[in-house]
Amino acid sequence: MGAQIIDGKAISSAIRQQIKQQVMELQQKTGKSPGLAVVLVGEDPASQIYVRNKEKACQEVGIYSEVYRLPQETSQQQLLDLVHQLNERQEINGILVQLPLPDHLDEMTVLRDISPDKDVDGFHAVNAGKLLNGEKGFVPCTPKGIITLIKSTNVDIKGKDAVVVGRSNIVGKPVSILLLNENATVTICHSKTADLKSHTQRADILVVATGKPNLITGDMVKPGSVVIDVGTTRVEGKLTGDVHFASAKEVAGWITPVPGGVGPMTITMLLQNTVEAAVSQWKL
Ligand SMILES: Nc1nc(=O)c2c([nH]1)NC[C@@H]1CN(c3ccc(C(=O)N[C@@H](CCC(=O)O)C(=O)O)cc3)C=[N+]21
Ligand SMILES: [Mg+2]
Repeated sequence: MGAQIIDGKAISSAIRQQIKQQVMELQQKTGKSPGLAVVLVGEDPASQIYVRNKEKACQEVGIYSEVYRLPQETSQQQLLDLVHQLNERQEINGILVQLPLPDHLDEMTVLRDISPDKDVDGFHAVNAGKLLNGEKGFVPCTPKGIITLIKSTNVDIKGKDAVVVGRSNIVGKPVSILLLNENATVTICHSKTADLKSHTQRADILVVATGKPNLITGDMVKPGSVVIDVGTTRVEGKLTGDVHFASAKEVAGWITPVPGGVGPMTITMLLQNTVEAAVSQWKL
């Protein structure tokens, strides 16, 4: 026995092919390519890998990209000045400021200064509010990718017990709202949850986004469930998820691997949001 693997890499490739096609059609129609600006402050090695992957993914599908690598000691005002410039630039449709920012910079202020129309991360308060209200806006990339992965299993989300472990603004909260919009019954667990296992054991759909390697073991998983592992922590040089894969795989019905699960989908959804941004800014 054992779970079916949800192949995030394969699903990503298929969607990226569609995006590439869409970008070609847009180029034929308008003579322009969608454009993404990525801003990275400091030298965090993991962030550097992610940013390089985003750059490569843009090239692959024909999205124009600019990457700004700013020194660790960049001031809040310098960063805001760059964001404001990018807001004004016609050829830039999407802006992403890689998180986490160095401690001396205020993330909330920076995110609020990105034009909501260019906020392809979906982190701006306006887009977060729209998600909460069920209005159209940019949906954060990782949560959007997670819903796509769950739907790829053909398990109907409606009426299911979904448990989200983690309550970050980037993953836990928005994915909970998306699952609620899909008519799941949603429980959000976190570091102060009294009896985590009692919740996860009841989950038909389990999404884990805590950054705590191997937090969820097989005994905490409901038989036949869909398990989505958002964690990517490097442990002794090896990329490790929040779910103990070997034990959980024996119990779950479907499970995402790390690497090759949620990670590639996050970048694919960023490409999708960038195309969406261009289409709406070009009033097509
Ligand atoms: N403004 C902003 N937007 C983000 O979307 C954002 C961010 N900041 N900060 C960091 C997190 C994390 N994140 C990942 C993206 C791709 C992989 C990814 O491609 N992972 C590969 C492995 C990559 C590797 O080898 O390290 C995989 O899981 O297969 C992982 C994590 C985006 N984030
Ligand atoms: Mg994201």
